[in-house]
Amino acid sequence: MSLVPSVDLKDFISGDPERKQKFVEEIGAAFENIGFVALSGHFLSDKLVDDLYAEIKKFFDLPQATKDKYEIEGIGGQRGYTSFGKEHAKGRKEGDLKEFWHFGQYVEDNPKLEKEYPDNVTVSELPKFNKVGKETYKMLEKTAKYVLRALAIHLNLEEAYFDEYIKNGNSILRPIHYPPITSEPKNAVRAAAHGDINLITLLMGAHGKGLQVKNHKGEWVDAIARPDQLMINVGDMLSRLSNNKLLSTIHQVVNPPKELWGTSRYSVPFFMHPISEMPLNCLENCIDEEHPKLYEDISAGEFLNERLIELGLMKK
Ligand SMILES: O=C(O)CCC(=O)C(=O)O
Ligand SMILES: [Fe+2]
Repeated sequence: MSLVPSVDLKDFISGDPERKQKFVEEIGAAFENIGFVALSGHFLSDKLVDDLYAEIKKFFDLPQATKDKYEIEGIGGQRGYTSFGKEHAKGRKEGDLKEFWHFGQYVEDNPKLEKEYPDNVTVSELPKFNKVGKETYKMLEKTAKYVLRALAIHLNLEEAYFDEYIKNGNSILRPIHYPPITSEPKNAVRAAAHGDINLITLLMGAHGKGLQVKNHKGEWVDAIARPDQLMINVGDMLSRLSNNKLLSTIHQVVNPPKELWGTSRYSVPFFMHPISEMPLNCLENCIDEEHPKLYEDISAGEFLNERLIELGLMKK
């Protein structure tokens, strides 16, 4: 049984103040207790999810030489393809057993950010790949915006507190392929234990087995969502901002038992990032005598760069 609680975003956007408050309390409690929640009532249709999975399977099935064309030097893997084994969790040497793709922001009316962000990369072999990726990106970004509004209320901030920071934010949609395991992986795992960098993560496809989250007692618990649910978790940026009131929970993707080594696993996290100028300074109303300030002031951009170096995606 999954110990991750469930919420329904329709409660928050229902227009009924009681249902809205119930959602805020449920998601607030989930993020203070386990840091993960399974969410239904989001903006992704079944068709969009099916189309995206069909496209990403086609992409990862392309010949390695074709995929390698889309691995771009010098941008810390922030757009396009990142090859197998390249990313490792913070503090680890072994690369994770995964390859992935990054779709980034589609900037609107902001020439400064258009220059700041690397361009999205177009896969010429697959005519629908980029269109479906963009549509999914937009729907997950919209879902995340409402989740952050609920969290703003929970943190006693203005409901729209995050809106200005996430408009044209540096969010990333990351389709991941964990290929079949062909030889003894020794210490390497599909995704070693880590916390996410960003504000919140929305994970599509967590219904495949493998994802585990660490609870209060240090035990690994399976995180399983229904097919209509997204798994949502707090990242380190939000944990910092809230002075650890909201928990960025350590999670991992374990290797399957040997009889299933021959199968691939796919998943698609959406990492919700703000614009790089957002201050991540601990909020005043999350600091008191019992909860002294735990982190130095830092901007989202500075924090991201530090972490990309630690993950092996960017050089110093
Ligand atoms: O593949 C998954 O289920 C989770 C992946 C993940 O945690 C990550 O990429 O940060
Ligand atoms: Fe993660």
